[in-house]
Amino acid sequence: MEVKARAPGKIILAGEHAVVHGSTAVAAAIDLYTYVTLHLPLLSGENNDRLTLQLKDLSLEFSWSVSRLKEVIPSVSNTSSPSTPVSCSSETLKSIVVLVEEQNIPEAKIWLSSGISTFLWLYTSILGFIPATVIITTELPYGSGLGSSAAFCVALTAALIASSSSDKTRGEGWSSLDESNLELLNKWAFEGEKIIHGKPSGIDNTVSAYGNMIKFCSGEITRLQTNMPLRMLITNTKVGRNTKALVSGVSERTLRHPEAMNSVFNAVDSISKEMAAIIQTKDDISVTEREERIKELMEMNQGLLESMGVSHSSIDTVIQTTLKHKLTSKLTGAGGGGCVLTLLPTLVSGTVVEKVVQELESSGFQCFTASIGGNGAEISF
Ligand SMILES: Nc1ncnc2c1ncn2[C@@H]1O[C@H](COP(=O)(O)OP(=O)(O)O)[C@@H](O)[C@H]1O
Ligand SMILES: C[C@@](O)(CCOP(=O)(O)O)CC(=O)O
Ligand SMILES: [Mg+2]
Repeated sequence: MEVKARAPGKIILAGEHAVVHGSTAVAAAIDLYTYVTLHLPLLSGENNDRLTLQLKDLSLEFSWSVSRLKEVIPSVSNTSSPSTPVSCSSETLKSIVVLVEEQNIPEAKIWLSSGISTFLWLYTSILGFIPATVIITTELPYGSGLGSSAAFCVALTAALIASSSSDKTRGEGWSSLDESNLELLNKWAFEGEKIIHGKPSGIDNTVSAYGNMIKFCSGEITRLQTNMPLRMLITNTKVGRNTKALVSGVSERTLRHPEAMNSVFNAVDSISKEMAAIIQTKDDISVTEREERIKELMEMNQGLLESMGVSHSSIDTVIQTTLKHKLTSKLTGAGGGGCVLTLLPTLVSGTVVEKVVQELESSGFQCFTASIGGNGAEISF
């Protein structure tokens, strides 16, 4: 039996990091996806009683015998059930890490370890110890602020949940999951994100699961309705970074300067709320006026992200390059490198965009546009 699932990456328009500390943030799904194909053998012995994970884009394969998994992760089946997501205990994670280390991941790809641990945790928690082959491909750059970790957790969980559902109506193309399965997969994906991020806010897995554009605060989701065309240029600085380290850096700064940092988080909260209101407004304000306000809010948000210590010289270079053409940019996601968003107002000419892209790419960055606010997780049989 074969099940396919896909889940989108995201951009954060306002509020990253502060959202981990209870502020509001605004995020949108983008049309770049992570795809998961789950192949469950119908006949025992068909795939050697092994659980195999293939990361196709990286030409990597990891494989465990089911008996080895049972031997090392004995507690999983006693502590959780597929319908009640729980956190991976530090004891279970330690056992899983042993299984990941046995795979001898190439040193240059060691950053994959947390993703592979998450795979083993989600797989064994939801499907138990059954053999399968799981194939993963992605259109998202890894560790760049576009939510590859969340898209991975959401797509994987969607495939796992879909495979155990009784309703496997064969249809044409992609279809969404029902509300209760979406809620369940979002909770599991959040548990997966915890293994990768340490302390995620939940915004990335939520926007990847539900799609659209959302306002998010302490787990509460508001879907944003807009008729405003919103175009963003995405620039990948290609400077590698890791969300877990950046998020914990902000927490440490918050411990050192609680009052100052709380003021920063409050300011970000106001920025995100205002951004959501402008995006949704039905008032008689011209698109140009709305874009001017969004521009200013992005600029203010970037300043506050700098004060949290999560910007980077490569991000500054993108900001300065785009500013020469009167375009405003801010980092998106965890920062420290990764991707930068540049607002492309409706009236900006194609020639200006071409020039900016050329300048950014000549600095070694990679630019692209993506459609904003599309579908969330989907499955296909
Ligand atoms: N397709 C994938 N396969 C395996 N692991 C993945 C995949 N996508 C993401 N990951 C895991 O997520 C990590 C990147 O997550 P993170 O640092 O949060 O950055 P981002 O979510 O912005 O891409 C990777 O180091 C890896 O462990
Ligand atoms: C920094 C943060 O706000 C977003 C992280 O996004 P990403 O992993 O960099 O795509 C963390 C979070 O909200 O969990
Ligand atoms: Mg992430």
